[in-house]
Amino acid sequence: MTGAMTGTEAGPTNGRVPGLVLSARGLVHRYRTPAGLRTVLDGVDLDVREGESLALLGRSGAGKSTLLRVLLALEAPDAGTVSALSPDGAVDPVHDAVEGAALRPVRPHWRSGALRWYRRLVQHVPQDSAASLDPRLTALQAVEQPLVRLGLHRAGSSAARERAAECLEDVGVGAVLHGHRPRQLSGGQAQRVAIARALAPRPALVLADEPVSGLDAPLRAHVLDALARARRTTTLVVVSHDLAAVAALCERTAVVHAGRLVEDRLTRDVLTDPRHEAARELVDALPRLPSSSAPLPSSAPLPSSREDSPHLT
Ligand SMILES: Nc1ncnc2c1ncn2[C@@H]1O[C@H](COP(=O)(O)OP(=O)(O)OP(=O)(O)O)[C@@H](O)[C@H]1O
Repeated sequence: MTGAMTGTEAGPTNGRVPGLVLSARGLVHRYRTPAGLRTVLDGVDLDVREGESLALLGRSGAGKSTLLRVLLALEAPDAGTVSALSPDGAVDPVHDAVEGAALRPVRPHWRSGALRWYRRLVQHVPQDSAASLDPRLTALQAVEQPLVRLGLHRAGSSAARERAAECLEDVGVGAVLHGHRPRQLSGGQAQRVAIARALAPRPALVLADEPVSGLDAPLRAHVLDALARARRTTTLVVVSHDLAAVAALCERTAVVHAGRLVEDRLTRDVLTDPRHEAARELVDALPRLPSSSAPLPSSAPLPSSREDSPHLT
């Protein structure tokens, strides 16, 4: 597993870059609002290496989800490049935008099918995961779907069903819920179905947007365990406000502030010795409990100086 990297190291020019799974350079993204264009990503450089688990931290509205969506090619940047590891071992462009280009329609690449190789590489746990589930599909079918779409198993095969059931079990969704459609699932159940769906194809890279927010403590621990197991074979990028989850899952943390990466270091260093004001603000906002208060979930230890603090959600 690689250690912390900064976003300032040289990115791929093309061809083979050992260990690099995902690379972004100079990402700019603007939203059109009634008040005019709003810059939400303002020159983001980021490298993610194979086997890493990277947390994206930041205040609400800092641009984390937007960054994830641009990295996923769900939205096109207004400037900058995103490249990813393609099946031939080269790091190939996912986006290559030029400053000044008009705002592009959402999801152009997914629709065109040009990035089929990228869809095989990466899976997404969206922030509103319940809404991301197809209302027509049962929980089991939702998890089987990517296995079939990616050509890993035949539709209706017992192998697809078994893998889907295994992944649902892994995130604490029992057989009793397999036949339930999204409207019959609680928010937390749907969220865990979406996580199982992302992990089922054993992707090389998972980008997860607040995967444990809104889960009760036992379920949160369960899902963190599932993500920690997945991490053995999958590179993880996780957006979270849950600093204990970040400490448990991610060895590297980048702090997003006003559309920029203002800190990018080992998680333990960011959490114990935050340098940028935005990082300090997040860490200092951890509420403190008397030391006799309920302990943190065992799966989610904080650095020693923060052991008396609960997670921030
Ligand atoms: N489709 C959109 N159109 C206009 N503005 C948007 C759109 N999506 C997001 N924004 C704005 O962009 C900014 C960044 O949003 P984003 O969702 O990336 O932040 P975030 O860091 O993920 O926040 P949170 O932690 O609350 O999820 C916010 O000010 C948001 O209001």
